[in-house]
Amino acid sequence: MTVSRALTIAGSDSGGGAGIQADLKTFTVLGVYGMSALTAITAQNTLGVHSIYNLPLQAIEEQIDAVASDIGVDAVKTGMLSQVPIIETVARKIKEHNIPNLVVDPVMVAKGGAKLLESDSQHALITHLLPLATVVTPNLPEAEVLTGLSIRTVEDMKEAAKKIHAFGPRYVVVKGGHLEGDALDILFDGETFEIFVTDRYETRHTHGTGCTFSAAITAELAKGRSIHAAVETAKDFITCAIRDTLGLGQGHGPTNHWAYGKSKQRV
Ligand SMILES: Nc1ncnc2c1ncn2[C@@H]1O[C@H](COP(=O)(O)OP(=O)(O)O)[C@@H](O)[C@H]1O
Ligand SMILES: Cc1ncc(COP(=O)(O)OP(=O)(O)O)c(N)n1
Repeated sequence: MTVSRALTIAGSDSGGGAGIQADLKTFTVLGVYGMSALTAITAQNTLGVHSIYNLPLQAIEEQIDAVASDIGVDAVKTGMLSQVPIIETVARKIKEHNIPNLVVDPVMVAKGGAKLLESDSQHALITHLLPLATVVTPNLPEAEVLTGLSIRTVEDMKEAAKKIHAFGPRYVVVKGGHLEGDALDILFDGETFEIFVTDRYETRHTHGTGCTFSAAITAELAKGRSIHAAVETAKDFITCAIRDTLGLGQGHGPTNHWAYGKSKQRV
């Protein structure tokens, strides 16, 4: 039996809805063996981020070395990388281990408003990580920071995708979760745009949608799927996870990571 292996390099969300926890749940439901390298520990719940503890660079390096040198990695995703030295270390390790299929989720701000990327780190993300990325998955506020554009329409999203593509990733997915109307995302390969669209579900339980979506892309790339197939499955996964809400917590609750697997069992 061949098992596909995915590594998440990200922060821990004690509430379990975003970060490493969301990524590992998503990998498991999609049948991929999940591994993690923690960059930070957050004390977090559905009401917000209460504290952040960045881990020492050596601890981050050693986690990546440990899994890459022994178990092997078919795809990797990065999430919360809050400081310049962390971004530099992670980029160096990904190159050193020659890890294929890099998904960069350029996490900047949590739904409750907490800053997960320090302001001087934005440039490091662009210069060190985006050129290595197979795909980068900004939401609208992140795409605005990366491009300096104001994004209000689908045409603006396409313009942003072009500018981000110029930083070096092979593909760009601009997520439209923050736009009004249907939930619409755009995949750009440098030449053509592809649109993935679903109904928008009215719910406050959307904590960790971005992490879950990018983790699903990572899992599918780890299996050797095309980018088109990976984004299609990720869109299906996150739509099920938002639609079949768990109703946990008093604030922005987590999505339902089981929902996609259950929907497939019914078919
Ligand atoms: N209310 C919603 N209903 C359906 N899909 C949504 C909703 N909110 C976000 N999505 C989808 O979830 C995914 C993550 O998008 P987004 O919420 O913009 O990311 P982030 O968590 O990084 O802000 C995208 O595919 C987006 O279209
Ligand atoms: C530890 C950690 N990493 C990332 C996030 C942000 O996750 P995201 O999927 O963008 O979801 P929201 O926080 O915006 O709901 C996080 N909160 N914590």
